[in-house]
Amino acid sequence: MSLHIGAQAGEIAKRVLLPGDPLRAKHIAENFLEDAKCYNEIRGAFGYTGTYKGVPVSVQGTGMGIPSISIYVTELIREYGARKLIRVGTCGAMHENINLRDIVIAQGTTTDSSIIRNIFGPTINFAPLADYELMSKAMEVGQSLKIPTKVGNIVTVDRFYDDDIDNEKLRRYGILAVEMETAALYLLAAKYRVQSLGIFTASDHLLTKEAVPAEERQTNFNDMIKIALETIIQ
Ligand SMILES: Nc1nc2c(nc(Br)n2[C@@H]2O[C@H](CO)[C@@H](O)[C@H]2O)c(=O)[nH]1
Repeated sequence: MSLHIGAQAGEIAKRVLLPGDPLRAKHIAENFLEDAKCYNEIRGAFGYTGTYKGVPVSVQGTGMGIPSISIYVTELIREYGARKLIRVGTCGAMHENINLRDIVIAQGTTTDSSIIRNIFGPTINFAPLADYELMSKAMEVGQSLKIPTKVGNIVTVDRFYDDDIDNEKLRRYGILAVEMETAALYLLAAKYRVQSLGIFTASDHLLTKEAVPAEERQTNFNDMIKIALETIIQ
């Protein structure tokens, strides 16, 4: 077992879905995977392994924010051999082309986190990008399932409550949505040369100030899970 994940070697699949909310990990395991078994309850970060259409798939709750997802992603890759990781999350829409409940695929990430500077220093702004094969497959699956998906740049921020960020400028530069984890996933996937993708449902809107009622979030969350599972088993 690793420092934060209580699984034995071999108990986690090389294909892993990564919701932030551990209760969503439980929902995915119970509703989409066959023979799902829980391999982790440490700190409430539920993790399960089952199969989807006969293919072993794990689902691991990562918590909120870059520090938390970085711990789980690093251990999943280094200690358990994860090779395809898809973050399935929620995001805040911040562009007029994104509607509430839309599914957004992060082609690339912009971030205010220091993680890139910590690695590359002050002059190289490394660009954490989606894995092209996973991204194009997810777009294709979305089209085939007639689930509209929007693809583009998103911003990963360190603060949920931030009075200083210039969202209007980010929107003008085409940033579609805001969340708090994906830049770290893409950076670590690049570091360890594995495949990763971030796909989200827009559950609140920074322009219209709307939010999807909690009881409704599950429905289009399920559409996103279908896309992620069909993508990750390829
Ligand atoms: N910073 C930020 N994060 C958001 C927002 N909407 C959502 Br859903 N999130 C995500 O949801 C959690 C915060 O509620 C974090 O894990 C983020 O990834 C938003 O408007 N802003």
